[in-house]
Amino acid sequence: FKVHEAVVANETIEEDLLLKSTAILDELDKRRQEIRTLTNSSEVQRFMDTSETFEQQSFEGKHLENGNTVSIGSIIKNPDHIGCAQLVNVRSVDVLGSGYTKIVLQVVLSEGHTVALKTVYDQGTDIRRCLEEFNDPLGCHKLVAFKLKKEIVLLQRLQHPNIIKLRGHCEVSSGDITAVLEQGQPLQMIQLLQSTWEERFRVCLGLTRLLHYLSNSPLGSVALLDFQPRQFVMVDGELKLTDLDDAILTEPVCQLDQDCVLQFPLRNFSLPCSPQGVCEGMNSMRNLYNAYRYFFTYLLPHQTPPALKHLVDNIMNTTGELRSSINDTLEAFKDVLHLYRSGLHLDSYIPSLIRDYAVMRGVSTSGNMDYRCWPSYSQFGCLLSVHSVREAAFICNSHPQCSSFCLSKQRTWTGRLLASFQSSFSHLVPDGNSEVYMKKTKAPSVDRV
Ligand SMILES: Nc1ncnc2c1ncn2[C@@H]1O[C@H](COP(=O)(O)OP(=O)(O)OP(=O)(O)O)[C@@H](O)[C@H]1O
Repeated sequence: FKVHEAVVANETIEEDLLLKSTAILDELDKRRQEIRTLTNSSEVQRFMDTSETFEQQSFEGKHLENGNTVSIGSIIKNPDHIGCAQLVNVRSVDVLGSGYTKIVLQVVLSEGHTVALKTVYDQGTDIRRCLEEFNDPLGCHKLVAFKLKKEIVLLQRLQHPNIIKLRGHCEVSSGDITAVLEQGQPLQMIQLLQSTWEERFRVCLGLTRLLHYLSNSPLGSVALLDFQPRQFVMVDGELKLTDLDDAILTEPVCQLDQDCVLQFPLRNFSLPCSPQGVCEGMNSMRNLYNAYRYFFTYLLPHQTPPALKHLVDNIMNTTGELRSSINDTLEAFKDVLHLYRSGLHLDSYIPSLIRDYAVMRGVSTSGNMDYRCWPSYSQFGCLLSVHSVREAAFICNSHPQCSSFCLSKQRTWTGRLLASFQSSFSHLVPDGNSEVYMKKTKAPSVDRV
């Protein structure tokens, strides 16, 4: 308890949620206590059921809205919720990652699904520091488990395509708690830097959509105090937030404008103090500038399609100076996406380019002499996304090695076609989903005497 009080005092955790979460956890403890003291087995079962449902609903956040009053009879259990029972016979496959507070394991559930289990990291820095200070193993474990509980409550309430999905949780009487999450891949910035502009744009767009949601979430305006790439994972090319224990849910209070200064290592920004005494919009501004300095700067400008460059430059300038709100930034991103998808930015490509190529439909190439280009969707050849045959022809013309390209029906996330470019191939094979475009060779000139 001493440990709990000391650290909570130091945490910038949103007070209201914390109090309500604590009340829920106290209630759960009370119920467990009641279960332990009961002897009649049917009574025990009844309490077990109501306790489980209570837990279920508390993590759906219903108690938070109803001021902790529960009408247990009216609660419907989520059938997809993964609880302690489903975690009995799991096979741990790998450690996916760990941080100061938590460790994440990849496990296979008995029915074969793979999920990520997030739990307290006993060898982590948080526990180590707490033990050094208080030498109270149980108290320290409880304290760190509390952070994970906060994260679970937030994951229940904040649902968005760019927030990791909470599949369930399991809490045992010792206070140990495990979150069951959809599995992602830890974000590898180096790998992302090597990916195509389209993939990098997707990450920045996803992040902007997430920040737009957080600025006006069901819990208010949420700021991510610890905003770094390692707080995110990738799921099928989409960026998802996984670490929420450092989120705050209220804007800072103020008396003067000077109280509303956003401080970053290289820059400060001032906001006005509202008549209500809050630094309005500060959470959203903090998130946006962090998105700019940790993500946009590295991922967005590099290799932007030339016709979109002015729009992307504008996003970089306005976010880097915090001159536009998250709403305007999202609109700017949507404009870029629209142009990129529609191919309108390619109007300058000459239609006659295609006439340089002979088309063969219903075939693909085999025995290719591939060449590598950068950034390619495949590391073994030159696989790029194109809006149309015209763009593919333009690209092939600009690569000295290119003599043909093959278009399949495969599309990228924006709906663009995947085209593979070759310097030569040995033969054509039937393929209903593909067409091959070969550069027409110029007729050799005949010398006349
Ligand atoms: N669902 C997931 N799928 C795959 N990996 C994950 C998942 N969730 C988290 N991870 C990985 O586990 C690491 C630790 O998780 P998390 O960030 O929640 O712990 P933490 O102790 O709060 O970290 P930090 O000290 O950075 O705040 C993450 O950096 C991430 O790489």
